[in-house]
Amino acid sequence: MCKSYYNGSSEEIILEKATQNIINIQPTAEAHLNKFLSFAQQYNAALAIYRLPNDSKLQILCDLSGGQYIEDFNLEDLSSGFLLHPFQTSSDRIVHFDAEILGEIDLEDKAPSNDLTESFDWKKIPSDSIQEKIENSNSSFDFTHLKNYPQLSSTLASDYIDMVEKGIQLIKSEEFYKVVPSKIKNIRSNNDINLGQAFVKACEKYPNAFVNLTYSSKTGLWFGASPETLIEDKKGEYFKTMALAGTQAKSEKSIAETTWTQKEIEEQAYISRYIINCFKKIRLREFDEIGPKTIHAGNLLHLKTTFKVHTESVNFPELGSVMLKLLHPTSAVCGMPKEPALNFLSKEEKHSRGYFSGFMGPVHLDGLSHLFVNLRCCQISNQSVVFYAGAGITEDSKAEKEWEETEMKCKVLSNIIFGI
Ligand SMILES: C=C(O[C@H]1C=CC=C(C(=O)O)[C@@H]1O)C(=O)O
Repeated sequence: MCKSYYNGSSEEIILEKATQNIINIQPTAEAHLNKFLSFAQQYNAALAIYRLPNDSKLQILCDLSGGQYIEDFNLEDLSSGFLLHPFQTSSDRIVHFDAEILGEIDLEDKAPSNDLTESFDWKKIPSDSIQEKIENSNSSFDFTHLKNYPQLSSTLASDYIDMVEKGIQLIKSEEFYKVVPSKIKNIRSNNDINLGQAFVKACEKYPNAFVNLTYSSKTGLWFGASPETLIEDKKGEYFKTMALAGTQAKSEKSIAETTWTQKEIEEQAYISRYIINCFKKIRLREFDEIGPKTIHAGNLLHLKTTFKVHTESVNFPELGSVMLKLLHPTSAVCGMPKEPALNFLSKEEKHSRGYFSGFMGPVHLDGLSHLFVNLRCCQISNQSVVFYAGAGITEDSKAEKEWEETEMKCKVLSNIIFGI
């Protein structure tokens, strides 16, 4: 059974409501988040602050041991926590944060407390001595203690355009059908970024994104607002994934009036086909396919198809774990077929992607593992912020247009951090 729907979007209304509510708690939440970040840095703890798409709650998860490197893993074997997985495990390592401290702030709370401990709804409360350390932590983060990695200069437009043109040639000679070259943009900072404020602003501006701010001495400081779910696995209920691609700037037009070119439709269809091929590999035929439909991701629009499987009815409890291994890296961030596209990227990209276009998110929390492709993200280091972005290339791509697209994607967060 394979059902297809074309859905109109009610997301906008929900999002507006969430935005109005966030404004009420801004100053308090900002201050609490900043203290947590300084605490994590000072005491070598690992910290994940995140807000799930269209949710009114900020989640905070802290591992006092600083997180663990893990090797190849099965999702079902991990303990409750937060996972950070790089694009390539050959150059960076997988890190798991254990949910030792776990709390949330409801953004709809109209009268948040100034007292840090009282303002969180704790699922795992910090001990009294840890609470005291958090309360006494500095409210501004010490960027000078962050490693200067990556000390990389921004990708030049001419180099990116050359790389895209090489990619187009290889598509024409049938090496692969699609590839997603990425670039970096390194912006100098004065180490005066208010991280808590940036996080709350991103929640406000991008209500349907997975907004995340993670810190550990193993991974560094990463900030992101991803529009893309890699897997959403609710134990005993459902498994979801999505095919997201095609990018255009949001305009005056309504979603219903938005049109897409053949190139963008094809680019997104490759990902849907990739996902269906993964289902085929495990002989799974019962899934719902919803879309493609146009969605907002901040100032950008994308095409999205959602795939949903009722894990109980197909009697496949470990589907999330199996699909995770098959899906990453999807052709939204790598290309199709996977191997030749990956070889091209390894040879042509001059930077390591680190955690960009890897995946991250909460695992086994309230029966939910929700991992997102790490897009629209940046790594913050001492006196610099490195933004990452890629663009899907097909035979009909125009190299200059793809460069412009990566510029727009970098702006998602550079706007929040630097106002540019
Ligand atoms: C690789 C990125 O986006 C992917 C997800 C949505 C749209 C994309 C595109 O239109 O190229 C990319 O496949 C990125 O944001 O860096």
